[in-house]
Amino acid sequence: MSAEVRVGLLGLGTVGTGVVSIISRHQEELRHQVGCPVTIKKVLVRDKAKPRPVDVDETMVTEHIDEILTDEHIDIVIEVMGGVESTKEHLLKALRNGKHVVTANKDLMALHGAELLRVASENGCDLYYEASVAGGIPILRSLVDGLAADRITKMMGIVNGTTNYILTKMTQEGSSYEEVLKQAQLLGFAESDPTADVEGLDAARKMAILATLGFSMNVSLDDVVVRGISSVTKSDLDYCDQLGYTMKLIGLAKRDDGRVEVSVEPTLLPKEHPLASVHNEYNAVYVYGEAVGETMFYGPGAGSLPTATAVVSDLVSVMKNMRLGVSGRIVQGPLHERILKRDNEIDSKYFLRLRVIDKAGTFQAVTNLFACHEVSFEKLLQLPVEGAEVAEVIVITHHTNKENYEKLYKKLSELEVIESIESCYRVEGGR
Ligand SMILES: NC(=O)C1=CN([C@@H]2O[C@H](COP(=O)(O)OP(=O)(O)OC[C@H]3O[C@@H](n4cnc5c(N)ncnc54)[C@H](OP(=O)(O)O)[C@@H]3O)[C@@H](O)[C@H]2O)C=CC1
Ligand SMILES: N[C@@H](CC=O)C(=O)O
Ligand code: NA
Repeated sequence: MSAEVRVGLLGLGTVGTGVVSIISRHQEELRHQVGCPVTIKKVLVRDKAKPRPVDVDETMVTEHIDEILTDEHIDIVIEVMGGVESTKEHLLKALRNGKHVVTANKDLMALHGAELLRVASENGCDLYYEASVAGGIPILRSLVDGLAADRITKMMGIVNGTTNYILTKMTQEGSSYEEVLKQAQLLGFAESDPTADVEGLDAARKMAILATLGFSMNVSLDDVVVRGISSVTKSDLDYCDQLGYTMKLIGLAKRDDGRVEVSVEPTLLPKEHPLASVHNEYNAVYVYGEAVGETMFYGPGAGSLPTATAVVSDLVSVMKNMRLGVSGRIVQGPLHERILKRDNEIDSKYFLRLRVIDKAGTFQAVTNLFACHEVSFEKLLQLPVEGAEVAEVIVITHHTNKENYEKLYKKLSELEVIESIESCYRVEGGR
Protein backbone atom coordinates (compact mmCIF):
# COMPACT_ATOMS: atom_id res chain seq x y z
CA MET A 1 0.00 0.00 0.00
CA SER A 2 1.40 3.39 -0.98
CA ALA A 3 2.05 6.32 1.35
CA GLU A 4 -1.38 7.72 0.58
CA VAL A 5 -4.70 6.42 -0.75
CA ARG A 6 -5.85 8.19 -3.90
CA VAL A 7 -9.47 8.50 -4.73
CA GLY A 8 -11.31 9.37 -7.93
CA LEU A 9 -14.72 10.86 -7.26
CA LEU A 10 -17.47 10.47 -9.86
CA GLY A 11 -20.02 13.20 -9.10
CA LEU A 12 -19.96 16.39 -7.07
CA GLY A 13 -23.65 16.92 -6.33
CA THR A 14 -25.49 16.45 -3.03
CA VAL A 15 -23.58 13.33 -1.96
CA GLY A 16 -20.29 14.15 -3.71
CA THR A 17 -19.92 17.48 -1.92
CA GLY A 18 -20.62 15.68 1.38
CA VAL A 19 -17.85 13.21 0.59
CA VAL A 20 -15.35 16.00 -0.15
CA SER A 21 -16.35 17.77 3.03
CA ILE A 22 -16.03 14.70 5.29
CA ILE A 23 -12.70 13.62 3.80
CA SER A 24 -11.31 17.09 4.40
CA ARG A 25 -12.85 17.68 7.85
CA HIS A 26 -12.20 14.20 9.26
CA GLN A 27 -8.75 13.65 7.76
CA GLU A 28 -7.19 13.10 11.20
CA GLU A 29 -9.69 10.34 12.12
CA LEU A 30 -9.38 8.72 8.70
CA ARG A 31 -5.60 8.74 8.80
CA HIS A 32 -5.67 7.25 12.31
CA GLN A 33 -7.84 4.36 11.13
CA VAL A 34 -6.10 3.52 7.91
CA GLY A 35 -2.56 4.57 8.67
CA CYS A 36 -2.07 7.01 5.80
CA PRO A 37 -3.63 10.13 4.31
CA VAL A 38 -6.62 9.93 1.97
CA THR A 39 -6.50 12.25 -1.02
CA ILE A 40 -9.12 13.01 -3.63
CA LYS A 41 -7.12 13.14 -6.81
CA LYS A 42 -9.75 13.81 -9.46
CA VAL A 43 -13.42 14.70 -9.54
CA LEU A 44 -15.79 14.07 -12.43
CA VAL A 45 -18.65 16.47 -13.12
CA ARG A 46 -20.92 17.12 -16.08
CA ASP A 47 -20.34 20.86 -16.08
CA LYS A 48 -17.06 22.31 -14.79
CA ALA A 49 -18.42 25.85 -14.87
CA LYS A 50 -21.14 25.17 -12.28
CA PRO A 51 -20.52 26.84 -8.90
CA ARG A 52 -19.88 24.31 -6.10
CA PRO A 53 -20.58 24.64 -2.38
CA VAL A 54 -17.21 23.00 -1.50
CA ASP A 55 -13.65 24.02 -2.20
CA VAL A 56 -12.17 21.78 -4.87
CA ASP A 57 -8.97 22.63 -6.71
CA GLU A 58 -9.99 23.49 -10.29
CA THR A 59 -7.17 21.39 -11.75
CA MET A 60 -8.65 18.28 -10.16
CA VAL A 61 -12.02 18.64 -11.82
CA THR A 62 -12.67 16.91 -15.13
CA GLU A 63 -15.54 16.24 -17.49
CA HIS A 64 -13.78 13.15 -18.93
CA ILE A 65 -14.38 9.97 -17.00
CA ASP A 66 -11.44 8.11 -18.54
CA GLU A 67 -9.08 10.51 -16.80
CA ILE A 68 -10.19 8.71 -13.65
CA LEU A 69 -10.88 5.17 -14.86
CA THR A 70 -7.49 4.80 -16.54
CA ASP A 71 -5.37 6.77 -14.09
CA GLU A 72 -3.04 4.15 -12.66
CA HIS A 73 -2.43 6.29 -9.59
CA ILE A 74 -6.07 6.13 -8.52
CA ASP A 75 -6.74 3.26 -6.10
CA ILE A 76 -10.43 3.73 -5.34
CA VAL A 77 -13.35 5.08 -7.38
CA ILE A 78 -16.28 6.57 -5.52
CA GLU A 79 -19.40 6.68 -7.68
CA VAL A 80 -21.98 9.24 -6.60
CA MET A 81 -23.24 10.42 -9.95
CA GLY A 82 -26.20 8.07 -10.52
CA GLY A 83 -27.27 6.41 -13.77
CA VAL A 84 -27.52 2.75 -14.63
CA GLU A 85 -26.31 1.29 -17.93
CA SER A 86 -23.43 3.64 -18.75
CA THR A 87 -22.47 3.84 -15.07
CA LYS A 88 -22.33 0.05 -14.94
CA GLU A 89 -19.91 0.02 -17.88
CA HIS A 90 -17.74 2.67 -16.19
CA LEU A 91 -17.59 0.75 -12.94
CA LEU A 92 -16.83 -2.54 -14.72
CA LYS A 93 -13.96 -0.73 -16.40
CA ALA A 94 -12.73 0.63 -13.07
CA LEU A 95 -12.84 -2.84 -11.50
CA ARG A 96 -11.09 -4.44 -14.47
CA ASN A 97 -8.42 -1.77 -14.10
CA GLY A 98 -7.92 -2.96 -10.51
CA LYS A 99 -9.70 -0.08 -8.78
CA HIS A 100 -11.87 -0.68 -5.74
CA VAL A 101 -15.34 0.84 -5.97
CA VAL A 102 -17.65 2.49 -3.46
CA THR A 103 -21.09 3.46 -4.72
CA ALA A 104 -24.32 5.00 -3.40
CA ASN A 105 -26.24 3.84 -6.45
CA LYS A 106 -29.20 1.61 -5.57
CA ASP A 107 -30.63 1.72 -9.10
CA LEU A 108 -27.42 0.13 -10.31
CA MET A 109 -26.96 -2.32 -7.42
CA ALA A 110 -30.57 -3.54 -7.54
CA LEU A 111 -30.27 -4.29 -11.25
CA HIS A 112 -26.63 -5.27 -11.75
CA GLY A 113 -25.24 -5.83 -8.26
CA ALA A 114 -24.57 -9.54 -8.77
CA GLU A 115 -22.54 -8.96 -11.94
CA LEU A 116 -20.56 -6.06 -10.47
CA LEU A 117 -19.76 -8.04 -7.31
CA ARG A 118 -18.62 -11.01 -9.40
CA VAL A 119 -16.33 -8.84 -11.54
CA ALA A 120 -14.99 -7.13 -8.40
CA SER A 121 -14.13 -10.50 -6.91
CA GLU A 122 -12.55 -11.77 -10.16
CA ASN A 123 -10.29 -8.72 -10.14
CA GLY A 124 -9.37 -8.87 -6.46
CA CYS A 125 -11.26 -5.63 -5.82
CA ASP A 126 -13.74 -4.50 -3.21
CA LEU A 127 -17.18 -3.17 -4.04
CA TYR A 128 -19.08 -1.53 -1.17
CA TYR A 129 -22.52 0.09 -1.36
CA GLU A 130 -23.74 0.95 2.14
CA ALA A 131 -25.11 4.36 1.11
CA SER A 132 -27.42 2.73 -1.44
CA VAL A 133 -29.90 1.66 1.25
CA ALA A 134 -31.22 3.97 3.95
CA GLY A 135 -28.49 6.63 3.48
CA GLY A 136 -26.53 7.11 6.69
CA ILE A 137 -27.93 4.06 8.53
CA PRO A 138 -25.34 1.26 8.55
CA ILE A 139 -27.96 -1.32 7.64
CA LEU A 140 -26.10 -3.39 5.03
CA ARG A 141 -23.09 -3.95 7.26
CA SER A 142 -25.46 -4.79 10.11
CA LEU A 143 -27.06 -7.53 8.02
CA VAL A 144 -23.79 -8.84 6.61
CA ASP A 145 -21.66 -8.61 9.76
CA GLY A 146 -23.65 -7.78 12.90
CA LEU A 147 -26.43 -10.30 12.23
CA ALA A 148 -24.32 -12.78 10.26
CA ALA A 149 -25.08 -15.57 12.74
CA ASP A 150 -28.82 -15.27 12.46
CA ARG A 151 -31.60 -16.31 10.11
CA ILE A 152 -33.53 -13.17 9.14
CA THR A 153 -37.24 -13.72 8.54
CA LYS A 154 -38.66 -10.21 8.35
CA MET A 155 -37.50 -6.73 7.39
CA MET A 156 -39.89 -3.84 7.44
CA GLY A 157 -38.91 -0.26 6.99
CA ILE A 158 -39.16 3.27 5.81
CA VAL A 159 -36.40 3.35 3.23
CA ASN A 160 -37.19 6.45 1.21
CA GLY A 161 -36.51 9.85 2.75
CA THR A 162 -38.38 11.91 0.16
CA THR A 163 -41.72 10.15 0.55
CA ASN A 164 -41.42 10.07 4.32
CA TYR A 165 -40.73 13.80 4.26
CA ILE A 166 -43.80 14.36 2.06
CA LEU A 167 -46.14 12.18 4.15
CA THR A 168 -44.89 13.77 7.38
CA LYS A 169 -45.46 17.33 6.18
CA MET A 170 -48.86 16.48 4.64
CA THR A 171 -49.98 14.79 7.88
CA GLN A 172 -48.52 17.20 10.43
CA GLU A 173 -48.75 20.54 8.65
CA GLY A 174 -51.49 19.91 6.09
CA SER A 175 -49.09 20.94 3.31
CA SER A 176 -49.90 20.05 -0.28
CA TYR A 177 -48.18 17.14 -1.97
CA GLU A 178 -46.68 19.29 -4.77
CA GLU A 179 -45.38 21.94 -2.37
CA VAL A 180 -43.59 19.41 -0.12
CA LEU A 181 -42.15 17.48 -3.03
CA LYS A 182 -40.51 20.73 -4.18
CA GLN A 183 -39.02 21.23 -0.69
CA ALA A 184 -37.66 17.66 -0.69
CA GLN A 185 -36.01 18.35 -4.04
CA LEU A 186 -34.46 21.60 -2.79
CA LEU A 187 -33.13 19.82 0.30
CA GLY A 188 -31.37 17.26 -1.94
CA PHE A 189 -33.37 14.23 -0.72
CA ALA A 190 -35.14 13.47 -3.98
CA GLU A 191 -33.61 11.71 -6.98
CA SER A 192 -32.86 13.84 -10.06
CA ASP A 193 -36.16 12.48 -11.42
CA PRO A 194 -38.35 12.27 -8.29
CA THR A 195 -40.79 9.89 -10.01
CA ALA A 196 -38.64 7.03 -8.69
CA ASP A 197 -39.17 8.32 -5.16
CA VAL A 198 -42.89 9.05 -5.23
CA GLU A 199 -43.85 5.97 -7.26
CA GLY A 200 -42.04 3.68 -4.82
CA LEU A 201 -39.35 2.48 -7.23
CA ASP A 202 -36.46 3.88 -5.21
CA ALA A 203 -37.73 2.07 -2.11
CA ALA A 204 -38.33 -1.10 -4.18
CA ARG A 205 -34.70 -1.07 -5.32
CA LYS A 206 -33.58 -0.78 -1.72
CA MET A 207 -35.91 -3.59 -0.62
CA ALA A 208 -34.54 -5.85 -3.38
CA ILE A 209 -31.01 -5.16 -2.08
CA LEU A 210 -32.07 -5.73 1.56
CA ALA A 211 -33.95 -8.95 0.77
CA THR A 212 -31.06 -10.30 -1.30
CA LEU A 213 -28.61 -9.75 1.54
CA GLY A 214 -30.93 -10.49 4.47
CA PHE A 215 -32.44 -13.69 3.05
CA SER A 216 -29.35 -14.77 1.06
CA MET A 217 -31.29 -15.25 -2.15
CA ASN A 218 -31.39 -13.45 -5.49
CA VAL A 219 -34.35 -11.11 -5.11
CA SER A 220 -34.75 -8.96 -8.18
CA LEU A 221 -36.60 -5.71 -8.67
CA ASP A 222 -39.32 -7.56 -10.60
CA ASP A 223 -40.08 -9.61 -7.47
CA VAL A 224 -41.08 -6.49 -5.53
CA VAL A 225 -44.74 -5.46 -5.58
CA VAL A 226 -44.59 -1.66 -5.86
CA ARG A 227 -47.02 1.15 -5.24
CA GLY A 228 -46.07 4.75 -4.52
CA ILE A 229 -47.68 7.67 -2.69
CA SER A 230 -48.69 9.91 -5.57
CA SER A 231 -52.38 9.03 -5.20
CA VAL A 232 -52.52 9.42 -1.41
CA THR A 233 -54.92 12.24 -0.56
CA LYS A 234 -55.28 14.57 2.38
CA SER A 235 -58.66 12.92 3.17
CA ASP A 236 -57.00 9.50 3.36
CA LEU A 237 -54.51 10.89 5.86
CA ASP A 238 -57.32 12.49 7.89
CA TYR A 239 -59.27 9.23 8.06
CA CYS A 240 -56.11 7.36 9.11
CA ASP A 241 -55.63 9.87 11.87
CA GLN A 242 -59.24 9.56 13.08
CA LEU A 243 -58.90 5.79 13.21
CA GLY A 244 -55.63 5.92 15.19
CA TYR A 245 -53.23 5.19 12.32
CA THR A 246 -50.34 6.91 10.53
CA MET A 247 -49.65 6.39 6.84
CA LYS A 248 -46.08 5.48 5.81
CA LEU A 249 -44.51 4.15 2.64
CA ILE A 250 -43.47 0.77 3.97
CA GLY A 251 -41.03 -1.68 2.46
CA LEU A 252 -41.76 -5.19 3.62
CA ALA A 253 -39.75 -8.37 3.08
CA LYS A 254 -41.02 -11.52 4.76
CA ARG A 255 -39.86 -15.10 4.64
CA ASP A 256 -42.09 -17.98 5.79
CA ASP A 257 -41.15 -21.61 5.19
CA GLY A 258 -38.62 -20.62 2.56
CA ARG A 259 -41.08 -18.53 0.52
CA VAL A 260 -40.78 -14.75 0.36
CA GLU A 261 -42.88 -11.69 -0.30
CA VAL A 262 -41.35 -8.29 -0.93
CA SER A 263 -43.42 -5.15 -1.34
CA VAL A 264 -43.41 -1.39 -1.13
CA GLU A 265 -46.72 0.33 -0.55
CA PRO A 266 -48.40 3.09 1.42
CA THR A 267 -49.38 1.33 4.62
CA LEU A 268 -51.35 2.24 7.73
CA LEU A 269 -49.52 1.70 11.02
CA PRO A 270 -51.06 2.10 14.48
CA LYS A 271 -49.82 5.42 15.90
CA GLU A 272 -47.98 3.58 18.69
CA HIS A 273 -46.02 1.44 16.17
CA PRO A 274 -42.25 2.27 16.34
CA LEU A 275 -42.15 3.09 12.61
CA ALA A 276 -45.06 5.53 12.95
CA SER A 277 -42.84 7.99 14.80
CA VAL A 278 -40.13 8.06 12.12
CA HIS A 279 -40.58 11.47 10.53
CA ASN A 280 -39.27 13.70 7.75
CA GLU A 281 -36.29 12.34 5.80
CA TYR A 282 -35.49 9.85 8.54
CA ASN A 283 -35.51 6.15 7.72
CA ALA A 284 -35.80 3.12 9.94
CA VAL A 285 -35.53 -0.58 9.30
CA TYR A 286 -36.98 -3.20 11.63
CA VAL A 287 -35.22 -6.54 11.30
CA TYR A 288 -36.43 -9.76 12.89
CA GLY A 289 -33.96 -12.62 13.24
CA GLU A 290 -34.94 -16.03 14.60
CA ALA A 291 -32.21 -15.91 17.25
CA VAL A 292 -31.79 -12.21 18.00
CA GLY A 293 -35.50 -11.36 17.91
CA GLU A 294 -36.44 -7.78 17.13
CA THR A 295 -33.88 -5.12 16.16
CA MET A 296 -34.40 -1.66 14.78
CA PHE A 297 -32.06 0.67 12.89
CA TYR A 298 -32.86 4.37 12.71
CA GLY A 299 -31.23 7.42 11.15
CA PRO A 300 -31.18 9.91 8.28
CA GLY A 301 -32.00 8.15 5.03
CA ALA A 302 -31.03 10.94 2.66
CA GLY A 303 -29.10 14.18 2.49
CA SER A 304 -25.55 15.24 1.84
CA LEU A 305 -23.52 14.55 4.99
CA PRO A 306 -25.50 11.54 6.30
CA THR A 307 -25.22 9.73 2.96
CA ALA A 308 -21.59 10.75 2.58
CA THR A 309 -20.89 9.24 6.02
CA ALA A 310 -21.91 5.85 4.67
CA VAL A 311 -19.78 6.40 1.54
CA VAL A 312 -16.67 7.44 3.47
CA SER A 313 -17.15 4.60 5.98
CA ASP A 314 -17.11 2.21 3.03
CA LEU A 315 -13.97 3.95 1.86
CA VAL A 316 -12.41 3.22 5.26
CA SER A 317 -13.39 -0.48 4.94
CA VAL A 318 -11.77 -0.64 1.51
CA MET A 319 -8.61 1.01 2.84
CA LYS A 320 -8.42 -1.36 5.81
CA ASN A 321 -8.75 -4.33 3.45
CA MET A 322 -5.97 -2.88 1.28
CA ARG A 323 -3.74 -2.51 4.31
CA LEU A 324 -4.45 -6.06 5.49
CA GLY A 325 -4.10 -7.46 1.98
CA VAL A 326 -7.60 -8.96 1.97
CA SER A 327 -9.24 -6.93 -0.80
CA GLY A 328 -11.84 -8.63 -3.01
CA ARG A 329 -12.62 -11.42 -0.56
CA ILE A 330 -14.56 -14.23 -2.18
CA VAL A 331 -18.16 -13.12 -2.49
CA GLN A 332 -20.51 -15.85 -1.31
CA GLY A 333 -23.33 -16.51 -3.73
CA PRO A 334 -26.86 -16.78 -2.33
CA LEU A 335 -27.58 -19.75 -0.08
CA HIS A 336 -31.26 -20.14 -0.93
CA GLU A 337 -33.33 -20.42 -4.05
CA ARG A 338 -35.74 -17.51 -4.39
CA ILE A 339 -39.32 -18.78 -4.20
CA LEU A 340 -42.09 -16.19 -4.06
CA LYS A 341 -45.20 -16.65 -1.95
CA ARG A 342 -48.51 -17.23 -3.71
CA ASP A 343 -51.26 -14.68 -3.08
CA ASN A 344 -53.10 -17.04 -0.75
CA GLU A 345 -49.94 -17.16 1.43
CA ILE A 346 -49.71 -13.39 1.83
CA ASP A 347 -51.50 -12.28 4.96
CA SER A 348 -52.51 -8.74 5.86
CA LYS A 349 -55.20 -6.38 7.09
CA TYR A 350 -56.62 -3.76 4.72
CA PHE A 351 -58.14 -0.27 4.83
CA LEU A 352 -60.90 0.45 2.31
CA ARG A 353 -62.72 3.72 1.74
CA LEU A 354 -65.95 3.24 -0.19
CA ARG A 355 -68.39 5.84 -1.48
CA VAL A 356 -71.80 4.19 -1.29
CA ILE A 357 -75.33 5.21 -2.25
CA ASP A 358 -77.04 6.25 0.96
CA LYS A 359 -80.22 4.14 0.90
CA ALA A 360 -81.75 1.20 2.72
CA GLY A 361 -80.09 -2.13 1.96
CA THR A 362 -76.72 -0.71 0.92
CA PHE A 363 -74.97 -1.58 4.09
CA GLN A 364 -76.29 -5.12 4.03
CA ALA A 365 -75.17 -5.63 0.42
CA VAL A 366 -71.67 -4.50 1.33
CA THR A 367 -71.40 -6.59 4.49
CA ASN A 368 -72.73 -9.66 2.63
CA LEU A 369 -69.90 -9.41 0.11
CA PHE A 370 -67.31 -9.22 2.87
CA ALA A 371 -68.84 -12.29 4.55
CA CYS A 372 -68.91 -14.24 1.25
CA HIS A 373 -65.17 -13.67 0.88
CA GLU A 374 -64.43 -14.56 4.51
CA VAL A 375 -63.17 -11.06 5.23
CA SER A 376 -64.31 -9.67 8.56
CA PHE A 377 -64.34 -6.13 9.93
CA GLU A 378 -62.02 -4.91 12.63
CA LYS A 379 -63.27 -1.32 12.38
CA LEU A 380 -66.18 0.16 10.48
CA LEU A 381 -67.22 3.78 10.10
CA GLN A 382 -70.06 5.27 8.06
CA LEU A 383 -70.18 9.01 7.49
CA PRO A 384 -72.73 10.97 5.46
CA VAL A 385 -71.31 13.20 2.73
CA GLU A 386 -72.74 16.70 3.06
CA GLY A 387 -75.06 17.76 0.25
CA ALA A 388 -74.98 14.41 -1.54
CA GLU A 389 -77.01 11.23 -1.43
CA VAL A 390 -73.92 9.20 -0.77
CA ALA A 391 -72.04 8.14 2.31
CA GLU A 392 -68.46 7.16 2.94
CA VAL A 393 -67.82 3.77 4.48
CA ILE A 394 -64.39 3.20 5.95
CA VAL A 395 -63.40 -0.36 6.75
CA ILE A 396 -60.38 -1.86 8.41
CA THR A 397 -60.46 -5.59 7.93
CA HIS A 398 -59.16 -8.35 10.14
CA HIS A 399 -56.28 -10.40 8.75
CA THR A 400 -57.07 -12.06 5.47
CA ASN A 401 -55.07 -13.39 2.57
CA LYS A 402 -54.35 -11.36 -0.53
CA GLU A 403 -56.23 -13.71 -2.83
CA ASN A 404 -59.48 -13.32 -0.85
CA TYR A 405 -58.97 -9.58 -0.57
CA GLU A 406 -58.44 -9.13 -4.30
CA LYS A 407 -61.53 -11.18 -5.15
CA LEU A 408 -63.52 -9.09 -2.68
CA TYR A 409 -62.13 -5.85 -4.15
CA LYS A 410 -63.22 -6.88 -7.65
CA LYS A 411 -66.74 -7.74 -6.48
CA LEU A 412 -66.99 -4.46 -4.53
CA SER A 413 -66.01 -2.50 -7.61
CA GLU A 414 -68.86 -4.19 -9.51
CA LEU A 415 -71.50 -3.71 -6.80
CA GLU A 416 -74.27 -1.36 -7.90
CA VAL A 417 -74.66 0.42 -4.54
CA ILE A 418 -70.99 1.34 -4.48
CA GLU A 419 -70.30 4.53 -6.41
CA SER A 420 -66.54 4.26 -6.13
CA ILE A 421 -63.71 2.72 -4.15
CA GLU A 422 -61.93 5.90 -3.13
CA SER A 423 -58.85 4.26 -1.70
CA CYS A 424 -57.41 1.07 -0.29
CA TYR A 425 -54.22 0.42 1.66
CA ARG A 426 -52.47 -2.33 3.49
CA VAL A 427 -52.53 -2.17 7.31
CA GLU A 428 -49.64 -3.53 9.36
CA GLY A 429 -48.93 -3.91 13.06
CA GLY A 430 -51.29 -4.28 15.97
CA ARG A 431 -53.06 -7.55 16.65
N1 LIG B 1 -29.21 12.61 -2.39
C1 LIG B 1 -29.31 11.69 -1.47
O1 LIG B 1 -29.76 11.94 -0.34
C2 LIG B 1 -28.88 10.28 -1.76
C3 LIG B 1 -28.43 9.92 -3.01
N2 LIG B 1 -28.03 8.63 -3.26
C4 LIG B 1 -27.52 8.24 -4.56
O2 LIG B 1 -26.28 8.92 -4.76
C5 LIG B 1 -26.10 9.22 -6.14
C6 LIG B 1 -25.88 10.72 -6.30
O3 LIG B 1 -26.98 11.42 -5.81
P1 LIG B 1 -26.96 13.02 -5.64
O4 LIG B 1 -25.66 13.45 -5.10
O5 LIG B 1 -28.20 13.35 -4.91
O6 LIG B 1 -27.09 13.48 -7.16
P2 LIG B 1 -26.84 14.95 -7.76
O7 LIG B 1 -27.72 15.05 -8.96
O8 LIG B 1 -26.94 15.98 -6.71
O9 LIG B 1 -25.31 14.89 -8.25
C7 LIG B 1 -24.87 14.12 -9.32
C8 LIG B 1 -23.45 14.55 -9.67
O10 LIG B 1 -22.93 13.69 -10.66
C9 LIG B 1 -22.51 14.47 -11.80
N3 LIG B 1 -22.91 13.68 -12.97
C10 LIG B 1 -24.10 13.08 -13.19
N4 LIG B 1 -24.08 12.43 -14.35
C11 LIG B 1 -22.87 12.65 -14.89
C12 LIG B 1 -22.25 12.25 -16.08
N5 LIG B 1 -22.88 11.50 -16.99
N6 LIG B 1 -20.98 12.63 -16.32
C13 LIG B 1 -20.33 13.41 -15.43
N7 LIG B 1 -20.85 13.82 -14.24
C14 LIG B 1 -22.11 13.44 -13.99
C15 LIG B 1 -23.25 15.78 -11.71
O11 LIG B 1 -22.46 16.77 -12.34
P3 LIG B 1 -22.92 18.33 -12.39
O12 LIG B 1 -22.88 18.78 -10.95
O13 LIG B 1 -21.92 19.01 -13.22
O14 LIG B 1 -24.31 18.34 -12.94
C16 LIG B 1 -23.35 15.97 -10.20
O15 LIG B 1 -22.18 16.57 -9.71
C17 LIG B 1 -27.35 8.69 -6.85
O16 LIG B 1 -27.09 7.38 -7.28
C18 LIG B 1 -28.39 8.67 -5.73
O17 LIG B 1 -29.42 7.72 -5.94
C19 LIG B 1 -28.06 7.66 -2.28
C20 LIG B 1 -28.50 7.96 -1.03
C21 LIG B 1 -28.99 9.29 -0.68
N1 LIG C 1 -34.07 9.82 -3.00
C1 LIG C 1 -33.65 8.96 -1.95
C2 LIG C 1 -32.26 9.33 -1.54
C3 LIG C 1 -31.63 8.28 -0.76
O1 LIG C 1 -31.55 7.13 -1.13
C4 LIG C 1 -34.57 9.13 -0.75
O2 LIG C 1 -35.38 10.05 -0.75
O3 LIG C 1 -34.51 8.28 0.16
NA1 NA D 1 -27.01 2.77 4.60
